[in-house]
Amino acid sequence: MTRHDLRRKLQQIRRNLTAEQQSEAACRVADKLKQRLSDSVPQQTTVAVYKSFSGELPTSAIIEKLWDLGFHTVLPVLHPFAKGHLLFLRYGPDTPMTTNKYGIAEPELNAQNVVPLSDIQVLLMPLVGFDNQGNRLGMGGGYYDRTLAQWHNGNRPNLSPIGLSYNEQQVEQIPVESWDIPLPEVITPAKHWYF
Ligand SMILES: Nc1nc2c(c(=O)[nH]1)N(C=O)[C@@H](CNc1ccc(C(=O)N[C@@H](CCC(=O)O)C(=O)O)cc1)CN2
Ligand SMILES: Nc1ncnc2c1ncn2[C@@H]1O[C@H](COP(=O)(O)OP(=O)(O)OP(=O)(O)O)[C@@H](O)[C@H]1O
Repeated sequence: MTRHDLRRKLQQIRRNLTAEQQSEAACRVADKLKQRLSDSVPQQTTVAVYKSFSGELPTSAIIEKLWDLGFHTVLPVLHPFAKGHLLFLRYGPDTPMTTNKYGIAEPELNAQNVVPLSDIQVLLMPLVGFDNQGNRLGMGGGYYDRTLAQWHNGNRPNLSPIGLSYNEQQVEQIPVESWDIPLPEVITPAKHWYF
């Protein structure tokens, strides 16, 4: 199956989950994530989250939990000039928000709120599918691939990328492309995968 067909198929599966299945899954993932972060000092740890859309594992409860625990959070914002790249902006309960071209909520662009990747310790990533080697299939924009490239270069050794996913998004094999960088970790409701 091509990446395109697999993306379509997995998006369909994701969209067919009931609201109850979605929130139950998010709750289990939040618990596993909390355990994973339990050794971190919250005041010193910035976690990049995402605003879920199109059937993605819901993140609102996860974000609330991170705030309760005292973590700082940032959200991805489509770069205004560098096509295909992301910026990360500080995100709190009072952050003024806007909607990007895909209909995803993001903080209003304000240079003062940009947080460099070097100041982010945990990068939570949405995904459409993943396989037994940690290969990731995303929405097809290459945004997170470009972010991961900076980590893979060895430039960001202190960054931990972690994919968040439903169990149903795991497949035998994702057809990989030359630019794909496998994830070191994926958290699903059933299991915390280390690759
Ligand atoms: N919640 C969330 N935020 C995110 C991402 C994400 O995957 N999830 N992104 C991660 O990159 C970036 C946005 N990337 C996106 C890339 C493509 C499409 C999109 O709508 N694509 C077309 C065609 C895709 C297809 O072949 O299915 C579409 O769905 O119509 C949306 C977002 C940044 N923010
Ligand atoms: N590190 C990179 N440098 C330059 N181009 C890249 C890089 N990574 C990916 N791309 C380009 O981005 C496009 C989309 O890639 P791909 O289909 O793998 O996206 P994805 O991983 O599914 O999406 P996303 O990461 O946004 O969730 C490809 O056409 C590819 O050429």
